[in-house]
Amino acid sequence: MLTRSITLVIGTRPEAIKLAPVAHALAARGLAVQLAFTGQHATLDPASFGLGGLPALRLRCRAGNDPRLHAEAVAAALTPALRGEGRPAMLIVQGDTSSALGGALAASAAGVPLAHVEAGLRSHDLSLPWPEEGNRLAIDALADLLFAPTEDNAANLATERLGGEVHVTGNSAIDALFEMVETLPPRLLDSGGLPRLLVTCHRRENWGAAFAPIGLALIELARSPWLRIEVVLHNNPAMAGAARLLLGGHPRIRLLPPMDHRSMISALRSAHLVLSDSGGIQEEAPALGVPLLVLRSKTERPEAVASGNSLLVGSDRATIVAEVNRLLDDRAAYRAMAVPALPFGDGKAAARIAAITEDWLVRQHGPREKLIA
Ligand SMILES: CC(=O)N[C@H]1[C@@H](OP(=O)(O)OP(=O)(O)OC[C@H]2O[C@@H](n3ccc(=O)[nH]c3=O)[C@H](O)[C@@H]2O)O[C@H](CO)[C@@H](O)[C@@H]1O
Repeated sequence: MLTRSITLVIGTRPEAIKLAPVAHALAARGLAVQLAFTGQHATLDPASFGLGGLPALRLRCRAGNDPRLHAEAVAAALTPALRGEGRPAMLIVQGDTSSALGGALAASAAGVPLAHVEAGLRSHDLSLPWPEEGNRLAIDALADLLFAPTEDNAANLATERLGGEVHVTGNSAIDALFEMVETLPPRLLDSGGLPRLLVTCHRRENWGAAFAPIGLALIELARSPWLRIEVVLHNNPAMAGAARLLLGGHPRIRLLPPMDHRSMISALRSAHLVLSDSGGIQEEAPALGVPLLVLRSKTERPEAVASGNSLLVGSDRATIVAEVNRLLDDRAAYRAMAVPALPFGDGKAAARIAAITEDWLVRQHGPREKLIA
């Protein structure tokens, strides 16, 4: 009996959040699962994402803040593990990180079939976000099996005429969100009474000096005694440093350390309004019915704008202030954005991905027994 595993590459927090349901769904089908932690987020604790019990490779790749060097380091460290005895039946990467790109390059070099979870997202601008948009294009071009969260994502892939097989599955972010919400106590209204603006900001285009207009907008909004502002700092020291420099010590703006996923979902759920440039939060906020202003001028997740749950405000100080104030003042506009919606899936993506993966492997390799550990 063959014991070839399915290896899932995990570099960052969002990959762990979104691949945990997939790993569990594959294991629930009796398939052998292995994780490959690249080390992109060095402090990532597998157990805190429910991934503690699975066999894992630890690649410990560090390449500073250069995403291309990191992708190369991941490819170099992972390729040998994909050759020889431990050769997996398939490598799965998720999203658009340099770890995902490195994984895709390693699979291609070792001749291992590649599946891409969260395929087909496009901002149609290689610089926004950089390097993620380029990573998505490169990974999708190499993938044999492409799991598109939405019909729009699948349409993007159809335009590119790629070689891999495309399936619309929903985004496993919503699976992870639903699982998390089930563990939370019932939603309570904020006891402080004041509306709370929750902020996260970490995209490369908002690093360093580029953070200034966003920070200045928060300082201007903090003049109102009727608003509480909380900024969740990112693990990346470059981003957290810029926020501390501008906002640290401000009496009306709270800077919070990075949160575990449970605390983040809890904070999101009880926020009045969210300002964020995060990809995952663009998926979660609509499902929770929390209006979101996206700190970007372009997005690969237009579905949440179309469903009326989010708006692109970019990083212009005056625009951010005007849009936050508009939603604080105009109840009808606020309510229209606060209707929960599921443009990114129904919470059953992981089960679909696991079933399609098994079917694909059986078609390639023969009977199912050969894939079971
Ligand atoms: C715009 C963009 O290119 N984003 C990509 C980026 O993630 P993305 O921009 O989503 O990365 P974030 O670091 O914001 O992670 C989002 C996830 O982390 C959670 N969270 C956030 C803050 C915190 O303190 N604690 C916490 O648990 C959020 O609830 C969400 O589930 O890599 C992901 C993984 O490949 C991709 O899916 C996204 O497309």
